[in-house]
Amino acid sequence: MAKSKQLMNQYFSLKDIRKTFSMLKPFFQRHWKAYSALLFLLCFDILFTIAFAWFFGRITDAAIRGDFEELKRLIPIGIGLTVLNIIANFCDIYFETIASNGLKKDLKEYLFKHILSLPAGVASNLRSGDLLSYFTNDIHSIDGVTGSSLLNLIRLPLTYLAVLIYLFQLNWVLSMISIVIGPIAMVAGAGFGLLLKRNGRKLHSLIAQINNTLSETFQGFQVIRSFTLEKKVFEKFTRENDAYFKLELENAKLQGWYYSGGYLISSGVFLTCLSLGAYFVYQKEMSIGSLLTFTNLVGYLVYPLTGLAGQWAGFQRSITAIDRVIELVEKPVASLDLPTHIPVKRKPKSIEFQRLTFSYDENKQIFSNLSLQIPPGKMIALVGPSGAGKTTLFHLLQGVYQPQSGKILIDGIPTEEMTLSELRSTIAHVPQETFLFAGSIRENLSLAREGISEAEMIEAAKQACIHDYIMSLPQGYDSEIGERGMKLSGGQKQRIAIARAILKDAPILLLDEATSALDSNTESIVKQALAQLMRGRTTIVIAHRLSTIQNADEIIVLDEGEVIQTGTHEQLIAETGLYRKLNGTKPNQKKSLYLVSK
Ligand SMILES: Nc1ncnc2c1ncn2[C@@H]1O[C@H](COP(=O)(O)OP(=O)(O)OP(=O)(O)O)[C@@H](O)[C@H]1O
Repeated sequence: MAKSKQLMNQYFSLKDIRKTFSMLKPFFQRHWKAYSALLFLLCFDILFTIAFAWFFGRITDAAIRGDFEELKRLIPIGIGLTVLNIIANFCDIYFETIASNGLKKDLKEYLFKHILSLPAGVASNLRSGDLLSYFTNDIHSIDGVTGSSLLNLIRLPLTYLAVLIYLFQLNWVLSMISIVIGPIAMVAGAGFGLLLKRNGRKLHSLIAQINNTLSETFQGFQVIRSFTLEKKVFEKFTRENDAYFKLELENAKLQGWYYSGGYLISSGVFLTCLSLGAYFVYQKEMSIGSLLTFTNLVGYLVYPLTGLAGQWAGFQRSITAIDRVIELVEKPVASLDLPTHIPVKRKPKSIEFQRLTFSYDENKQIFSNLSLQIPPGKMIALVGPSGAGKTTLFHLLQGVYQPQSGKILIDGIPTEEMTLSELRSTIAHVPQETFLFAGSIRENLSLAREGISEAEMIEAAKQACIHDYIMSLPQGYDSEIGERGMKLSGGQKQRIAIARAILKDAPILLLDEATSALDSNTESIVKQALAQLMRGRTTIVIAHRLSTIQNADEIIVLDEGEVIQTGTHEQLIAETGLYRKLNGTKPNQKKSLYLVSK
């Protein structure tokens, strides 16, 4: 009993349906005109079905009687009906595209905006393959609740009722036969619908899994090659692909059985009605025209019953797809206003961290009561062992994560009183790993802010010591740099990122110094570019190179989320403490090694 209730819930869950429609309500409302037109066309379609069957019977009887006057009257009606039907079919396709595809387009935009607005803590738990699946699979599978399946769920019962009433007037005995078959068709259809829904769920999650494998493989090509993982990755993909194929095959078999069963039932009803009808015609209880009208329409009595279950299955499959979308949309976002760059005056600003407490999750406290003051226009080097919290401090300053308590003030203004656009426009960040978008150098540099002139771009590239290299390329600034800038060397990518930061022209600069071994020539060019970038700005550098640290106005040594030392290089190297240990030097030792903070 409990099992059958559970089964019933799986097939008909009002909660799921309500959840789906309340989520889609604003999208339906936006396209209400197209949906109203579709409802009107749906009613026309039902009337047309009956009118054409009536015309069919009348013209046959008139031909048998040799009633040419009647024929002359009927032919224009037939032509009119056909023309109307052609127009209605065209409008149906047109409005269904507007309604269903328009809704999907809006939903994709909404979802994309939602993903862009997700807090970093939530976004970091999502996999790119899963995210791609929302757009490439899930949203495309929602037709059942927005398009043809939804309309058919309304169309089929209405057609059934209209045809039933009309046929009862023609011959009630024949109509009764078609009604008796109803429950059998419904039960069979419902069973298949349930199985199709179950497979639908598995198919959606398998597609997401395959997308994850593909996206990870394509992003990690280099690691796969260097660790010779090709065979392993290929086997994993083959396994998933095989499972997907098997499920599709299972689905096809189910659908095959389902349609064959439907065909068997409707053929049985059709043949029975035809044979009995022929007998009634022989008995002169029915005209040939009426029999033709009847056989023409009887399919509409059986098909809605078998078809309804099929449409219901499609509807259910779409609900499973939208279920995944709802799961994502239900993840809260602070605001759906997307930050954008706004002009900020380049005046050096002070930064203050006030009693900051932060943890990513309940497992580990990163900062507790951290306080730090950074004066305007100074260059501060942040050093400390791996995991000390240096990058986390950058995240907090940029508002990527919110502290559990405490404040961050920029020029005395708490960051929570600033909009994200204001805050992020105040800060330029050059991360350790440069990310460049596929496209030209010009496109990548133009991302820094709106309205960058050619002269500004060239000046920034010159300051970043990359202009000469760009000009040596045949296409100059229009040269394509490949996906993630793969056609450029590490040092070239870094200098483009520095030029981009120069163009952003923000008063605060966050720099995560690259540890990758640049050759000494490139390193000195990059250093020169960085010196240009830091001029007239408040700079915090997560520093790894001794030369950077030595040039800093102040060094802050961070360990396990606490500031344990501050001072200049000379002061700190003279103290016993973590800084000297990290440096691996004695106070009187002349030649220092790189700071081993990684
Ligand atoms: N998204 C995250 N979720 C959970 N924990 C995180 C996350 N990012 C970092 N951590 C943890 O926070 C701590 C501080 O990390 P952070 O990246 O700030 O250190 P770091 O000083 O920059 O280290 P490194 O020099 O190695 O880059 C680490 O223990 C790390 O495991």
